[in-house]
Amino acid sequence: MHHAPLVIGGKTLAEASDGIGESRDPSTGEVIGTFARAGLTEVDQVVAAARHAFDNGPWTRMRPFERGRILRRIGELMLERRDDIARLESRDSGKPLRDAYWEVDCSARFFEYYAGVADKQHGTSIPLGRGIVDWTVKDAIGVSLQIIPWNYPFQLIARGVAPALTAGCAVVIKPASDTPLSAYEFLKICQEAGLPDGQVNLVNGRGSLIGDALARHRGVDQITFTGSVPTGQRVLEAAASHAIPCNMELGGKSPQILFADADMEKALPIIAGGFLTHAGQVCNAGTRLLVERKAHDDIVSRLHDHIRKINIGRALDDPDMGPVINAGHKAEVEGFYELAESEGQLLMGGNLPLEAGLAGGAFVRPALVTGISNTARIAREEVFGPILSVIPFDTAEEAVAIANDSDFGLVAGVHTASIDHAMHMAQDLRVGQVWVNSFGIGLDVEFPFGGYKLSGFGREKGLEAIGAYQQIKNVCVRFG
Ligand SMILES: NC(=O)C1=CN([C@@H]2O[C@H](COP(=O)(O)OP(=O)(O)OC[C@H]3O[C@@H](n4cnc5c(N)ncnc54)[C@H](O)[C@@H]3O)[C@@H](O)[C@H]2O)C=CC1
Ligand SMILES: CCCC(=O)O
Repeated sequence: MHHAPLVIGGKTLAEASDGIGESRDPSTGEVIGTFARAGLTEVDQVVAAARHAFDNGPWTRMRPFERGRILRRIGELMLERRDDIARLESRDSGKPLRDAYWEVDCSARFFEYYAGVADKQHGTSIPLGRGIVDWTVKDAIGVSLQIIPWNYPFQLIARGVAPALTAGCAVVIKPASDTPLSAYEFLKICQEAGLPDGQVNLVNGRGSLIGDALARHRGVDQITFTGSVPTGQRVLEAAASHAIPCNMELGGKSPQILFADADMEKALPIIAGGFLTHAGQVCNAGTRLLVERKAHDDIVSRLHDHIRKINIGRALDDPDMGPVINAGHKAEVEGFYELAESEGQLLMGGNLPLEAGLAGGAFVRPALVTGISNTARIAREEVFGPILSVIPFDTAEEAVAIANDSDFGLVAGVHTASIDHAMHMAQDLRVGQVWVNSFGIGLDVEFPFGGYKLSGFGREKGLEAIGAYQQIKNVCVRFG
């Protein structure tokens, strides 16, 4: 049985003031680990530890290339522990084992990438005429609070912490209570790689208690949040109470736009992967399929055949699709099936595992919804489950209008053989990222990621992410 303690200022604390929490395997409902649940006492302690590390510790004073070496070592250690971390993450989050391996590999890439960026954070020199020299310096912003969701806990810690450390910040990590275990593996790796005590700290605990208190804490200088829109809005209110900047990565209802000229054989697995990966529990899941009317029946029939064959099962057995995160979320997804049936036609797929030992698992079936328009609730609300809403269109202009008619604007996919369609879509879609003849996530940590509208603001990944963790200081010197 795993136990995730708190890590505050380099000290490991097996117990905490809000008791001990339990973590369950979504595939079986079994308790697989426990965690020390921090309360308000530890909120003050953890922020003080991060503040102390930032204000007095060696990290901000170290030469950037030395920081880069430690960051690189963190990435190497992740790859050395790949098997253990992937198995733990697969079990704790319910994602198929191969996706958990991808998660670890991607996390290591974040550290490799930002290790190379650490010593290239130059300011600029601004010409103001003779007798004046003016330049900018990129200062670390201070203590960064990273509030982490349950869908990709290890990877999203790496995604935020790597650029924060690169910039010179100290960090407090607050994972989600459904997936508290892998964060401690991350902390152990940081310690072993030589990261100074207090530079990264870990507190598991209730979001509404310690998440809120941390976000309001005057010792926190910046927040990176990934999760739902309502919780993100609460975090923004807390941040506003002391006027600190936030990176917000919220939900989506991302369109995949299929033109009749697309190569259907190639498009099919991409469209399916876009809404089935991690049982649809991905912020950028492609859960609205906008399809040119003449290709509608063909693609629906192909997709239905595809989802009928989906092998659903225990995450560690590496099925096509594992469970959703917990019984409560399973009930929510099933509520969306009822909604879909009342709004259109529901086509289900996949066989639920019924054998002994899996009965307690939070399994749901993949589904297609047809016969709806973009005004249907099922086409507008984020399900965070494997349901694809299929909506026909007649012209490229109509496809853009439907795609953009959403509260969200995270990503979009376009499937077409026409360069004109592809470029038109890339230009006019109001989303943070457009994929053409592809969709989804790879090991690509190099490009920026983030949303328009209710999908949030700020950018994760790539060179763009570092700016969230820096302040620009201008120095102006008059001489002579
Ligand atoms: N955009 C994304 O990647 C994600 C979206 N979601 C969406 O959110 C829905 C609900 O999932 P939840 O786990 O309840 O997500 P959530 O958005 O409530 O939780 C995300 C994180 O925020 C923390 N938190 C909760 N209340 C807080 C508060 N008042 N102040 C500060 N931190 C707080 C949680 O403990 C967790 O660490 C899902 O069904 C899905 O639709 C969930 C996870 C990830
Ligand atoms: C890998 C993308 C994770 C998310 O933000 O849902």
